[in-house]
Amino acid sequence: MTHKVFIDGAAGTTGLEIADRLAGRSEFTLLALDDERRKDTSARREALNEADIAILCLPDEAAREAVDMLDPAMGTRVIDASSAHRTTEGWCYGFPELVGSDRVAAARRVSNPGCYPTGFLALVAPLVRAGLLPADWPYTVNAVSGFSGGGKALIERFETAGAPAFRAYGYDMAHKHLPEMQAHAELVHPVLFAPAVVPAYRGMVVEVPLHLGAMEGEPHADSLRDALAEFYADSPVVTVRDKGPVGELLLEKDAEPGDGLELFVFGNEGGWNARLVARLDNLGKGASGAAVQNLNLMCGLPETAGLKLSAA
Ligand SMILES: NC(=O)C1=CN([C@@H]2O[C@H](COP(=O)(O)OP(=O)(O)OC[C@H]3O[C@@H](n4cnc5c(N)ncnc54)[C@H](OP(=O)(O)O)[C@@H]3O)[C@@H](O)[C@H]2O)C=CC1
Ligand SMILES: CC(=O)N[C@@H](CCC(=O)OP(=O)(O)O)C(=O)O
Repeated sequence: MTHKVFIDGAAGTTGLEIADRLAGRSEFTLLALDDERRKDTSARREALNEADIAILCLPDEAAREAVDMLDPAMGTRVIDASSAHRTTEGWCYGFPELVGSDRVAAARRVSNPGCYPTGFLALVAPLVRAGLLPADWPYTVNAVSGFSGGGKALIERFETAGAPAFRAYGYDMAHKHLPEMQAHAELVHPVLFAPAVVPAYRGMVVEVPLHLGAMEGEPHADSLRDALAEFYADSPVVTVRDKGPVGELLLEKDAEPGDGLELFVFGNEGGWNARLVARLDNLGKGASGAAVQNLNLMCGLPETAGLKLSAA
């Protein structure tokens, strides 16, 4: 049996990378709209309702419109890569490592996590859940992303002469990723989020600095790392790196796509401070890789089929 998949927004950055991961997979038949019809409402409506699974790779507003176009009688299941439904009742948050693969597999509406929240939640959610970090701590998230994280518009800006060497943003403290970070880590307060963009096409480093010594019980970096290692022990996608001397973490300017997620926990000698760090491809586990992982689960296929995972 093949599953009919329609990627709405297939010409965009995320859509193209999903199609690339599905190329050559006989389990799927891709429904495609040509360039003239890809934004045509009636053509999209038809494709959305013909599909077994629709993957929305659209701006938020267009993603909401696409969901409204679905005829419940047709039974199309949805994976939404946008941030439109990440804290919406009735939607499954498509982070199988955190919510459980079985829940994603059974869901009709799956909202793919945002790229920055993927790094943040992978680090913090299991530790808060285990009671090792407090839910009422005022968490800070510092992050840098490759410019493909901003879609076609930011890619054009960074690939044009005069592109910046560094771009910090989010100064309105109202970044659209704040609600999902707070909700899915089950935090009392919104996080303080400081994102930036560097002139690399893909890749991101998401860091949560922690004053462990100021926390009740003074958790130690080693126990946080051990807890994460145990939590992700069976994951084919998430790797918790061992304690060891790491002088620097790099993003390559022209990195190959990758769907894995690496986690690091650094701590100082006295145990007062720690830096929790996630490194991932914003277009991999941060978007298209996650969408394909969820698609596999929803279709009862091996979770990592088609994913770009290098040996850890
Ligand atoms: N890039 C990333 O790293 C990540 C992106 N996402 C999310 O995924 C979604 C897609 O992002 P991304 O691929 O980066 O964005 P892009 O801007 O690269 O692509 C969006 C695509 O949607 C198309 N589009 C816009 N409006 C409509 C419409 N009404 N009907 C049909 N197609 C439409 C655009 O058309 P046109 O080509 O004409 O502009 C474009 O091809 C966004 O919600 C984004 O926030 C999530 C995680 C990471
Ligand atoms: C570099 C850059 O601009 N990144 C995007 C987030 C990319 C992403 O995760 O997309 P969603 O918004 O769908 O979650 C931003 O900060 O808005």
